Amino acid sequence: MKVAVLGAAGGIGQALALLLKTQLPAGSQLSLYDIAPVTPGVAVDLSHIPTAVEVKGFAGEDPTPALVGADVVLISAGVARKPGMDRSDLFNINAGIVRNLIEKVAATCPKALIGVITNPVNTTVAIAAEVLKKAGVYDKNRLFGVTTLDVIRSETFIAELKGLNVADVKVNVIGGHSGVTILPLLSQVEGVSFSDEEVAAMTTRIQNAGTEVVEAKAGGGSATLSMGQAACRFGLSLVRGLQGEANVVECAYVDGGSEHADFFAQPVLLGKNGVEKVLPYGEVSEFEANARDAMLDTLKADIKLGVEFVK
Ligand SMILES: NC(=O)c1ccc[n+]([C@@H]2O[C@H](COP(=O)([O-])OP(=O)(O)OC[C@H]3O[C@@H](n4cnc5c(N)ncnc54)[C@H](O)[C@@H]3O)[C@@H](O)[C@H]2O)c1
Ligand SMILES: O=C(O)C[C@H](O)C(=O)O
Repeated sequence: MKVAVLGAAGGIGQALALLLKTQLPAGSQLSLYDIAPVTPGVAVDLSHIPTAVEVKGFAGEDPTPALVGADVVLISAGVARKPGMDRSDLFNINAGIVRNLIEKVAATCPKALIGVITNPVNTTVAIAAEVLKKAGVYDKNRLFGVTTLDVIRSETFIAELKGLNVADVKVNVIGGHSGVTILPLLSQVEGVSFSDEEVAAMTTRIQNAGTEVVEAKAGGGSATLSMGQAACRFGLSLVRGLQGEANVVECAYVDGGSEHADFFAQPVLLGKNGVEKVLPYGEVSEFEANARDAMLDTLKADIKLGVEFVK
């Protein structure tokens, strides 16, 4: 199994690479690419960790050498937010970065499963889909927006609030990955109940958690370590699905035939071809149904921006 990380010298990329080096199955290859010249050095550094995962690092303008034979490509290349910015403010720089990288993925490893981390995810995934379509290699089951950070934050915050073992907390987060488009389905969390005030406050906290980190880092970037963990969890789930493991389910932002929008985050069953099945997200409360319906104009506008960028 070969996993490529694009943007590997960055805050997320280095954390993710470290976690993958220590957690990928024995015999895997980890391929690191970034425009930053330090990237081969990051790979040498990681290669001294005693696990049976081979690491190679590539820098420069062309990601092609890192992508040859990749089964999974995780993309965190691009710029991150500073206080006062929205994720959509990253579009001007990150749209072109994602477009150019996906063109290389399409040409080099068109069958790879692609996880897009780069913000604004609601839009960059639509860009990736359009680029893959132009290249004639689009497979909706192989493209994912990585929304796992919203899931792990929900698990963490709910466990803290309710005094639970976080390992026992499971929560679906649907919609997209920015502001009101992030919708944790708190009504479905087993073994707990929330007052209306708790639902409103918890939903807002999860939706604003990225901003919480951006402000706490005070100009030094956005979530990198928690995102490294989230991307590692998602990447390992992709690998487990590719290896034929049963019942691997993650929430992700996919082109899954949703009635709500062309891309929508919801639970998916992962398998040897990426998405085996898009799963229903189940019953929702009235609060959640209203929040879901209210997000759709924003989500659709984000998607349209991505489609138009490529066309
Ligand atoms: N999906 C999510 O939940 C989530 C969570 C956190 C951050 N993010 C996003 O992830 C992105 C990366 O965040 P970060 O904190 O790692 O930023 P960072 O600045 O620390 O790292 C980004 C890396 O991308 C590299 N890069 C820039 N252009 C490139 C190109 N054309 N090819 C290859 N590499 C390139 C840079 O050299 C840098 O090493 C941001 O857009 C951020 O908003 C998404
Ligand atoms: O908030 C950001 O800009 C980064 C990321 O999308 C997050 O949710 O932490």
